[in-house]
Amino acid sequence: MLDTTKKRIKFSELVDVASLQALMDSFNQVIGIANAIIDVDGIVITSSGWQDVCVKYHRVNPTTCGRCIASDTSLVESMLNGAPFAVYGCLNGLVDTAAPIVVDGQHVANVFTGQFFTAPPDLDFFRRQAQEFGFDENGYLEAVDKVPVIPGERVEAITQFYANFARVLATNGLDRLRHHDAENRLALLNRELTQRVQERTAELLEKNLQLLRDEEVLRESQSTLTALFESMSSGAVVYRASADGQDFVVASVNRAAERIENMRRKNLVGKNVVEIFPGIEEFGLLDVFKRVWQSGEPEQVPVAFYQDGRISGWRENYVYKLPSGELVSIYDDVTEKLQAEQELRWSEERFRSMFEMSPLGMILNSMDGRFVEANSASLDMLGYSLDELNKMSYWDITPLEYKEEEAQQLESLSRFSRYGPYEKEYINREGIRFPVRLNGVLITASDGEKFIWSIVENITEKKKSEELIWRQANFDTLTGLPNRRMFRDRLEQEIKKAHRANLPMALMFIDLDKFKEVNDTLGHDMGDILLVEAARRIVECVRESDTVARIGGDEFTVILSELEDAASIDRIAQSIIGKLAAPFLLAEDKIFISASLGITLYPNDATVIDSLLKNADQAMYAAKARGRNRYSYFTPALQQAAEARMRLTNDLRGALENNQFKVYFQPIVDLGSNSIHKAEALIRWEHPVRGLVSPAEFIPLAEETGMIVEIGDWVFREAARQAKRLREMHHPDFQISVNKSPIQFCNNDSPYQSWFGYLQELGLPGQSISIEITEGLLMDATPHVYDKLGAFHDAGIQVSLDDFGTGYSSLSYLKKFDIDYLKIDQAFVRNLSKDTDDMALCEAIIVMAHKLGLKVIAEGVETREQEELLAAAGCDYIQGYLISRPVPPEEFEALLMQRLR
Ligand SMILES: Nc1nc2c(ncn2[C@@H]2O[C@H](COP(=O)(O)O[C@H]3[C@@H](O)[C@H](n4cnc5c(=O)[nH]c(N)nc54)O[C@@H]3COP(=O)(O)O)[C@@H](O)[C@H]2O)c(=O)[nH]1
Repeated sequence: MLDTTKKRIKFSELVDVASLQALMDSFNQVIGIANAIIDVDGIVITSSGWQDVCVKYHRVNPTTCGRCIASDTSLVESMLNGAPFAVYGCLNGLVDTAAPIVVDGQHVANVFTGQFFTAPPDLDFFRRQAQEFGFDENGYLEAVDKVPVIPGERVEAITQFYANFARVLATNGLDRLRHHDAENRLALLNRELTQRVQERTAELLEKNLQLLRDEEVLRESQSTLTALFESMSSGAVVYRASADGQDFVVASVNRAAERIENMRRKNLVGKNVVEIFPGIEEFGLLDVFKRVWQSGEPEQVPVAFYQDGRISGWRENYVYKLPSGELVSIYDDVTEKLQAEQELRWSEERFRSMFEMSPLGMILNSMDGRFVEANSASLDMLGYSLDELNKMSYWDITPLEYKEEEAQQLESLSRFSRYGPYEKEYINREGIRFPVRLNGVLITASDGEKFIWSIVENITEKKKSEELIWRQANFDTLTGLPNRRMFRDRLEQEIKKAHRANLPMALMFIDLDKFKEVNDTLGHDMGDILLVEAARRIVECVRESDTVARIGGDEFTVILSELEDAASIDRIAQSIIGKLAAPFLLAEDKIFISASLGITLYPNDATVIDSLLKNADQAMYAAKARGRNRYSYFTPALQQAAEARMRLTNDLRGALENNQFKVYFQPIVDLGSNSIHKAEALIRWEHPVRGLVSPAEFIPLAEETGMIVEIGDWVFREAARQAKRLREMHHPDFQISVNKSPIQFCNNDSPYQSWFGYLQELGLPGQSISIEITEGLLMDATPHVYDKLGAFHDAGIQVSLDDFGTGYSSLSYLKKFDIDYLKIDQAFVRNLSKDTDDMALCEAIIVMAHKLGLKVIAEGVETREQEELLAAAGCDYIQGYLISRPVPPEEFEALLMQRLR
């Protein structure tokens, strides 16, 4: 605490002001900062080194001078609280310090220092001050420039020094105060002594301070350098060069070098560079050292380093020469960097070749659609050069109608960073559109710009083959009409349309009558021409909106959609029948065929596809049954008949095991001897509800279901047993003919081999049985059929060609196969009379057969006249109601007995 009760002490009376001024001047010179001692009344006791900035400028202008005073006052005030010193940033931008001189408890004066900066000055601030207070700017800035910059820690040391000095002055002052009067001389001596001490102190102080400053700077820079050297991540080795600059010995190494070399410092220091780094000469590093040492110019060189005699990595060396003449090599292990660079180059190379060689187009677009990159495949595809493309936008090659879809893809791109795959079209240089399939991802460049990277597949060929496959799958290759599959699709669509429009729709089934004959007689090529022409004629009869399809060999369908006029169905049906009945010109032949057409209506007859198909089929068969070359509508009766057929088929399945079948026999009379040594076995079905069912009705069902094989086998065995009986009872050469369906021939499961065994079992020769086949079988004869017929022949079983004259009546078959009998169909016999065509035909058949060594059996002989005419024509055998209807075995036997009588 300051003592304010005592008599006020004047500081100027306690000191020798001149000596003090000299001391303060010395301080100013040594420390380089202005100082002053001002007593509490503001009287300046000493003042040293105050510079122009204050003296010529700040203290001259009233405002800046006021600021100086305010600064001083503020400093002095801060002394009042007993602080040993204070530092103050003056309002004019400089720093001041003050230390109080307190003598005998009274604050009598202050030691001021000032006019320095703790950091380089903000010249703009002083420029503004010059302008504001009208200073000569250049002079003022020059004055500012002379103001020393003292780092903060030094300011503290200096201030501490002045604070101590203030305390010395105070103590000295107190002594003076106490001995002022009594010891004037002593005081004088003392003053002299003090002066000397002070001079010496100042001298020492100056030296010390200078030493301190130098040491500190040195220590600081050394420790900074060492820290830098050690903390470097790069290896650093300092080399001392030999006098001739040819040898370099390690002087020091940093920690990174130790780590990289995997050697302790002590093992490195003192070694010659060639000892430590094998290969240094090979890679030219030693030459670099020499050059740098000579020229002083730094150089950079990559050098490989070895491990176990092999290059294990690479370093990048930067070699510098220090002012001391030493060399510094700073180096980094760049193996990974080089490897990464190499990997990058390799991956870029791979990418580039993939990019260029890829058969797929690869395109890089900016987000606004500009073309940035495009590979050869995409350039080829589009027909543009890269330069041209670079000036274009994605939208230049995109048809307008894809805009909406493109927007969706862009949305996907922004949400999921990818888009596609999706298909669209591009427009090439010629303006031609072509289909492409696109996939893309969003990529971000190193500068953050986003791009769209697209893979483009030209799918023109794919589309073509898809179209081809689709056409092949859906269209008939011969006529170009929709096939069965497409027809079903269309029918389904038309049903829906008709339902929506509430209009009827008609479905027609057309079967070409006698097409098979054309095919077989004129060949398949002609058959094909006929089918194409028939298709064309049918198409001609309908509207474009209707569908004509080919669903099988000679089967066509027509869908007449959304019919507003039901009468048009008849017109169209009639027109089709008429056009197909017109002659077809095939090569030089004029061919006549006809068509049977069945019609069903939606929704009247049925509403579902399968029912409509079944109906039209039934109607078509009805037309056929009614004599062909006509059309027939589906009726419920047809439906009933079909259902009846279905029921009969079901019943047929149990007929054999329920013993519902019987074999009847019809005699065949030898016209030469009027005797009966032959008979035809004809099956009968005694249906438990319907009674006797004609084979004409159930044999086709048995054939359709394959049951004919089992049934035929049963008939054969019955016939064989009966033949054995008749041979024993009636005539040793008795022969029974058995009808053999083509289905039996073609079926591999047919047990015909076992028949031979069965005949043997019964002790019968093959001649006891004859099989009746139709021409159709021979026409489609496969090697299998040949083999079977050959096997029958070898077994002695004879063959009759049934229904001769109704089919192809081809002589070539008769020669080709071993046929024994021709059976003239009852159709020719039925109306037989003198000089009729049928008579002529029968005569011709008989003559021809005889010429070929075949016997002739005439079927369906019902009258004596027919018998006589046939006999006169040389027919060998007759069979028919004239002799007997087919009868059960016992009746047949009775008949034979009766004839004997
Ligand atoms: N695969 C098999 N087919 C068989 C078998 N049994 C018979 N059939 C075939 O069924 C069709 C009808 O036979 P069916 O009703 O027995 O008629 C035969 C005779 O009854 C009939 N016929 C004989 N003479 C006359 C006659 O004077 N007038 C007249 N209106 N009809 C007569 O002809 C049929 C014999 O024909 P075909 O066989 O062509 O000699 C018929 O196609 C049989 O073939 C069997 O077991 N298996």
